[in-house]
Amino acid sequence: MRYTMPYAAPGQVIGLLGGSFDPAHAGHAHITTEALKRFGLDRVWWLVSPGNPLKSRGPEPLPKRMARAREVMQHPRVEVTDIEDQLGTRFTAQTVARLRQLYPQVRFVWLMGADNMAQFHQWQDWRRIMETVPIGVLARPGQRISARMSRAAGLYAPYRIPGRFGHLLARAEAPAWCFVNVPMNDASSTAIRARGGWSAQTG
Ligand SMILES: Nc1ncnc2c1ncn2[C@@H]1O[C@H](COP(=O)(O)OP(=O)(O)OP(=O)(O)O)[C@@H](O)[C@H]1O
Ligand SMILES: O=C(O)c1ccc[n+]([C@@H]2O[C@H](COP(=O)([O-])O)[C@@H](O)[C@H]2O)c1
Repeated sequence: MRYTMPYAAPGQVIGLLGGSFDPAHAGHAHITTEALKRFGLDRVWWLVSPGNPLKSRGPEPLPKRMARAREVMQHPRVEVTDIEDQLGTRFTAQTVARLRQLYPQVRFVWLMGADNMAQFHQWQDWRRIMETVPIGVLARPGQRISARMSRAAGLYAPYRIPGRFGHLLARAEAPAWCFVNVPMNDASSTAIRARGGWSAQTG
């Protein structure tokens, strides 16, 4: 396979937003621009997943999801990528480890919505992820409390950076995480799929 991995300059801080993006929507674009502002990031890479390991339902084909993601997210500091497909990784701990090998001079920050923080302790090697990269968590409607009460939040409470100091996350040593209470957008892929149309569309 020919790799088409994105370029990153030495010393840059790249936020990684992983997701099924089935389909991408305004909520994803919104948290991405908020993360750029609030966490002191240079760039964000979207990692369009070959398939979430915790979801039994297979997503729409990757090229179709990539094409929609590129329509939804157009920003000079954001790149939509199929890195996990290229690397053959499905679990985030593996993806992060490979990226750190491939880009030793770059700093990575893992980004996620509050719903994923609430379930984070179910991810493979989640503590290794916590101990390896700083994590930025963005508010999502109905999920702020569950994220703050989550197992990961409890165990790593001493390593939480208050939201008003979010700009320090990019240069913090892991473990470090920060929840930011940004203005919320209630878009969701589940709701879009339920309205119909997305699965009927060809790539
Ligand atoms: N409206 C939103 N507000 C905050 N975070 C969001 C929002 N939508 C998605 N995210 C976050 O973006 C990442 C990728 O989300 P994903 O592709 O699963 O979209 P989704 O709308 O949650 O999909 P689904 O409804 O199929 O679970 C996750 O970290 C998720 O928490
Ligand atoms: O590594 C895991 O065990 C794991 C479990 C669930 C989700 N993830 C990742 O979390 C990101 C969000 O997934 P999703 O399907 O909720 O959009 C995406 O990058 C997934 O690969 C990762």
